[in-house]
Amino acid sequence: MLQTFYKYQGTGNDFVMIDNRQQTFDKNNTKYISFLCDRRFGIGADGLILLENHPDLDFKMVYYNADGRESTMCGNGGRCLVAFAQHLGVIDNKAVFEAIDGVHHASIDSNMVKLQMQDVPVIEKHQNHVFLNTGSPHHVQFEEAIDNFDIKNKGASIRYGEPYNEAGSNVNFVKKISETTFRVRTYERGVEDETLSCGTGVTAVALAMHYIGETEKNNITIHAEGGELQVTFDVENGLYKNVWLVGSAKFVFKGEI
Ligand SMILES: N[C@@H](CCC[C@H](N)C(=O)O)C(=O)O
Repeated sequence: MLQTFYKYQGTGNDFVMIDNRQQTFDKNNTKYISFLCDRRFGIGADGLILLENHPDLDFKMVYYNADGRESTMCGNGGRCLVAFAQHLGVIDNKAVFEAIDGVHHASIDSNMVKLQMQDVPVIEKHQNHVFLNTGSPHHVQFEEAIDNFDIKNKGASIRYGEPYNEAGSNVNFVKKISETTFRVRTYERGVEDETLSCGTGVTAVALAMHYIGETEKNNITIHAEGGELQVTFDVENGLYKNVWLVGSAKFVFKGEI
């Protein structure tokens, strides 16, 4: 039987979206999910997302990396799923949904989606990097030569190295442009390559830059390879809360496979 799918992208982080409200999708078929995400033999995407019914909220998000394995929160994927939910008529212009890291609030206005991320209570400052979890784990470090940098190989050596090992971390390389603006390139765990943008990653960078005193602002613009995102937040006694990720989320095409 053919599988209907929708392709969305949020600042170049691209996803296969499947309406699984009828629970017909085989969630344990890792090989099939990685095939759908394969850019040569399948549809091609950084991840696959199921939209499912939720007993109390607007919908539930189930996220898989391109390797076919279910993973932790995907910020850009969450923003794209809000656009998909609106397209399906599941929501109007506001959403409350459950993802693996908890409940998220969101709103959509044309192609712009605002997604509330979880509060971040702990940020670790190490000698050459910062580590924090914004729904997914993120290693953040400065790289001045960001344009001429081997993100794939350097990212992989950090992702598979100590202390992350097999469980891994996403890895973000950052260059400061100004007090309010940073450039970021991200190596994503589960894609095992650079992606054009990572929502939990740019969120991590904004909070990390504030935490280590690189900015005093709480409204940060991040230039990712695939476009621009905004991150806003409040800080109270070391707790980063009211964290919002804002950027475009667009339908690309629909098909059957
Ligand atoms: N692209 C994502 C992050 C997806 C999860 C990540 N690859 C992981 O497994 O930790 C985003 O936009 O946040």
